[in-house]
Amino acid sequence: MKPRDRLRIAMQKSGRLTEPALELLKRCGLTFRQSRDKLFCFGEGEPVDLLLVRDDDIPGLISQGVCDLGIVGRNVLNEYRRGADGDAPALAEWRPLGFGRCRLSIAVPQDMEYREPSDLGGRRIATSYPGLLSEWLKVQDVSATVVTLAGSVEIAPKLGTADAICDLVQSGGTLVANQLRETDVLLQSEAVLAGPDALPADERGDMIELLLKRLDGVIQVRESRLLLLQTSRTSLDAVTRLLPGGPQPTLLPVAGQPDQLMLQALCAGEVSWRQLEEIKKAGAREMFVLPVEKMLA
Ligand SMILES: Nc1ncnc2c1ncn2[C@@H]1O[C@H](COP(=O)(O)OP(=O)(O)OP(=O)(O)O)[C@@H](O)[C@H]1O
Ligand SMILES: O=P(O)(O)OC[C@H]1O[C@H](OP(=O)(O)OP(=O)(O)O)[C@H](O)[C@@H]1O
Ligand SMILES: [Mg+2]
Repeated sequence: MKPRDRLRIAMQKSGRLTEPALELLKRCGLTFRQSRDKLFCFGEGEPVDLLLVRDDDIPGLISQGVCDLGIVGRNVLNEYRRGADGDAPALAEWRPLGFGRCRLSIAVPQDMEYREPSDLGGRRIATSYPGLLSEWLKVQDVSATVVTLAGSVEIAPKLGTADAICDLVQSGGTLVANQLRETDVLLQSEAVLAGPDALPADERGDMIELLLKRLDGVIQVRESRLLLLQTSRTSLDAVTRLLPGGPQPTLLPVAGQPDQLMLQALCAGEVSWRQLEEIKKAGAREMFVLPVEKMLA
């Protein structure tokens, strides 16, 4: 295969991960033009293109070298890794991306007696994740039958085709609607940036490194807020003690008011009204909370 001089990222064509993945890439300075078949998107500014596919196909496309990177759920990536034959190139999780959070769990009918994994012995468990489930059963030393289904797994116990299930859970609403009860979590999942084990040794490796730096900048500040406030020097200690976690604040003089200081602090998460009210009580005023868009350390 002729080496490509542009980077190619595979992502879900249409589903839960599509919008947040595009938004994240946009924040990294990557925008795309959609082709007529809507499967390939040409990168406008940077030499990075997108391939829009079913999420299940993403690990295979990276493994075959058709794409350099992929944005996919850890659940899909790890299931592929369990099933991949030893000769296929190994895949790695390069970065967790902080969206598409869910978990892969065992659930049983609400009226089934269940105390521990050994209660699943001899039972049938329906799942779309046979590799991850089999691995977990092995670790638990439980012998059960794995029934592989492509979807609508939650309905299997009601249909009588399985005794329990192993499926994705987020709010738990689907389980409740099907009279099921979550018992064990096999995997905490979120969307991840997946790629080959090692960086390619050509310019694509350099491009991936640049993209990773931008991603780190975006991910690090996504939840961050910049807090600006004014305080007297005498209240400074009390105000500083109440600041939400983050690096040391920066202090600036206020023109014409030698006893006053301007304080600037990068906070690791949301700053609530309650926290602001407490900080104000400690002597701060003129407070602003600003979102942070980019950071380059
Ligand atoms: N309820 C949920 N809440 C949050 N994230 C979820 C939820 N369900 C699944 N996910 C995550 O989002 C990923 C994509 O889910 P989606 O339902 O869009 O996939 P799909 O139906 O397999 O789509 P495709 O057509 O691409 O095969 C899942 O693999 C998982 O990582
Ligand atoms: O705990 P909850 O918040 O209810 O979410 C869990 C459900 O979400 C996903 O299905 P989805 O809604 O994507 O439908 P699908 O099974 O057709 O993909 C997953 O397969 C569960 O069924
Ligand atoms: Mg899928």
